[in-house]
Amino acid sequence: MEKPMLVAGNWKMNGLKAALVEVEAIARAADSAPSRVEVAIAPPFTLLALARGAAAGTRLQLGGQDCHANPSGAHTGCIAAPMLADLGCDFVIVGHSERRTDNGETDAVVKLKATAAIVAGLRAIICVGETEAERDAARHLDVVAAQIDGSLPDADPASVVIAYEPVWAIGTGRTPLAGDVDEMHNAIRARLVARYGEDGRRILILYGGSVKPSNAAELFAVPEVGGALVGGASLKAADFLPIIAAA
Ligand SMILES: O=C(CO)COP(=O)(O)O
Repeated sequence: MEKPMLVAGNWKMNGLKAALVEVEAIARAADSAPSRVEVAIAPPFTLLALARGAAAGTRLQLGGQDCHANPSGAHTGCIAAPMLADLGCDFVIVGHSERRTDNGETDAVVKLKATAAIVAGLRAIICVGETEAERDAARHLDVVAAQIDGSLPDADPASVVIAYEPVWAIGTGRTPLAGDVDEMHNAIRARLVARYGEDGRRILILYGGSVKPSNAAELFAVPEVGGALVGGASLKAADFLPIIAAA
């Protein structure tokens, strides 16, 4: 595939110091990838500084899995976007469905976080996606369009990445058909162009949800798929490297 791609791993609440050997292996793969393929991982906050060291001087990009909307303040347990930038991070994931569900994050909150990330000089990977009930009711396109409209920052679209992650595909081993991914990514693209004009055409739209070495190539072949946000299969280099290679 001769298009710009971003293959990003979301480690979620996984990974102890022993996992730094995986970071080193993924960093070597990032360096061997063609220049049009970017490789990134978001380890837990506890590993970020160590991962930054392990990946020093390589093309592996690092990011947080969330940030607060404010740049500092009395918010016990939270991490601000400038802290991630200060650590040498490149991006932050915002609006993951697990945070929307577990922490009640609304589109308005996600928009504030994405804006904070971009103001701090980070790329914002903004996650959207419908539940199984919403797809069964044929509301998936409307639901995702509303999430896109509500979550997009007014800031520079060059720092925006979208990750389409159907909630029912996350951690389940189930993925949408390539045709369904095609339909959704085209709809998201139309929304991005409506919002940002021609700049909206350059925004990468990742697919996420049960991406594996066995299905990555088919998903990446969908024209508007600009990479993947990978959960479980990003924890081990042995699984993640073939996904990078498929890009
Ligand atoms: O939520 C995801 C990435 O953010 C996807 O997780 P899985 O790849 O484990 O399904």
